[in-house]
Formats: sequence, structure tokens, C-alpha cells
Amino acid sequence: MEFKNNKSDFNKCSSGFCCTKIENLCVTKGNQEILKDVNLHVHCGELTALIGANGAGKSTLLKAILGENEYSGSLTFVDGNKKMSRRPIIGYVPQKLDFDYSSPVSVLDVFACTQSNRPVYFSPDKKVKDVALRSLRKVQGENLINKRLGVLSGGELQRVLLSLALEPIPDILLLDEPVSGIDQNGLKLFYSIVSNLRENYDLSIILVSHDLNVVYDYADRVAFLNNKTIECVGKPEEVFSNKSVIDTFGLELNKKIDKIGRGGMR
Ligand SMILES: Nc1ncnc2c1ncn2[C@@H]1O[C@H](COP(=O)(O)OP(=O)(O)OP(=O)(O)O)[C@@H](O)[C@H]1O
Repeated sequence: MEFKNNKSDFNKCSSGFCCTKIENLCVTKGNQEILKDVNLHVHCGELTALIGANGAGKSTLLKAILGENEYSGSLTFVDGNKKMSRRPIIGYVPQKLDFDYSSPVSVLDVFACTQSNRPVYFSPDKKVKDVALRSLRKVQGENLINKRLGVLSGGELQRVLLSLALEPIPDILLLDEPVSGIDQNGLKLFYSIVSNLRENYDLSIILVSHDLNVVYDYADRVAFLNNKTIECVGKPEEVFSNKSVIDTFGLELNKKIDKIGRGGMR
């Protein structure tokens, strides 16, 4: 397990290929310091779950990565193969989308808006439709292309948002509580798709979730945000055994540890 500000791992990317490096990231709002010296490497082909108490700063960190929050420090995508660094291409799936459920806008219309400057009231050209179908196929959602957004189930809508986040394939995919309030089948389908995408496209993924079962089942690594910074990073079973993590999540985590067996599992 890596501990706070441990930089021993900093020049080492997964398999030597690529990763997104967050280094000494700080966010201040007004005169309130919200994040301080956040250091985290998100490796390609890995899902890193970001956990922390309410108000710990998880959304603030995602918004900083998205460029919506001003920050100091650096955010770099390092391609070990090409021996180059640049700003990462970011895909983002929010917790929910606020829109008018009676709107006539279809899934294809949303793709048309994001893929072309042509007004949506003209039929989208074939190229846009091909991109939409290709992207929806990745989330088992080809059948949704002509549906109105307002008639989609919660799980279908989140898969559509995931497909939009995959066009183009990002260097880093941010998932902010992407399936909260969605039934177990929808949740399992969503995360099995995410797991496959991670492998097939060698994606770096950051998942914010309060659901420790999801974190345990799907995360390769867990980063615990506490006291404005990343306090520890490691495999789920390592982080779940950390005293500070147990103090934060208490009973919920103890139940989880009892279920999976104390002292190392998987
Ligand atoms: N615009 C803002 N101005 C001042 N303080 C803010 C602002 N936005 C967020 N904060 C504060 O920053 C802290 C972190 O908030 P944030 O929403 O990032 O936490 P979180 O870990 O995502 O919480 P939750 O799990 O409840 O969603 C909170 O104390 C919040 O009140």
C-alpha cells in the first residue's frame, strides 16, 4: 500500500505503458482550502475507486480534473510507449442528468449535437449515425439510438451517457456515482460493461462511489481521500483494513471485512 504523498511509485506507470499523473493538486474556494497536495497515479487498464466521507472533496477533485475547478499542481497523461506527456483526453459520466423528460430529443440527436455543428432539426448524416451506433454498441445500447431521452430507464440513460463519454475514447474516464439509485441488474450490467471497456481499451478509470460492495467487486485500486488529501492507496482489501478508513466508514466497513474475511482475501 502507498501512503500519503509517497512518491516512490511516481515514475512507474502500469506495465511501463501509460498513466494519468495528478501531482501536488490543490483546490481553494474563497479562503477555504478544500484539497491539498493530492498525489495520485491512475494507471491504464485499471479502475481506481475514490472513496471518502461526505464532504471529503471527491467531487471537487473530479471537477478539478475536468477543468471546472481552478487548481494548482499538475495533471498529465504520460504515454510510456511514445515517451510523451500531454493533457489527458477526459470522459465523464455524471451521477444524473437534469433535463425535461417531455422533450422530444432522442439519443441520436444528442450524438448529433456532440459530433457535428449541423442543426439537429436536420436529419443527422450517416457519419454521425455510424459514430452513435459504434459507441452505443460498446455499452450494449444500439437499440436505444432512436429513443427519446425521457423514456429511457435510469440504467439505460447512464449507459447512453457512458457511450457519449467514450467518443472519442478518453485517456481517463471519470465516473461520479454513475448508477446510484439504479436496480441491481442495471448496476451489474453497467459495471460489467465498464470492466470490459477497461480491459479492451486499456482505460484509466476513476470511480467515485459510496457503495463499498461495488468498490470491492470492481476496483483494482482504492484511493482514500481524507483531511484534504489522498491518505492511502492500494488494493481494496489493503485500504479497507486501514484504521483511518475503518474509522471513517465504521460499521458498514466492518460488516464488509467480516464478509470477505479479515487478513486478505480475493
Ligand atoms: N463552491 C464552493 N465553495 C465553498 N466550498 C465548497 C464549494 N464546493 C464545495 N465546497 C466544499 O468543499 C468540500 C468538499 O465538497 P465535495 O462536494 O467535493 O465533497 P464530496 O466528497 O464529493 O462529498 P459527497 O460525498 O457528500 O458528495 C465540502 O466541505 C464543501 O462544502
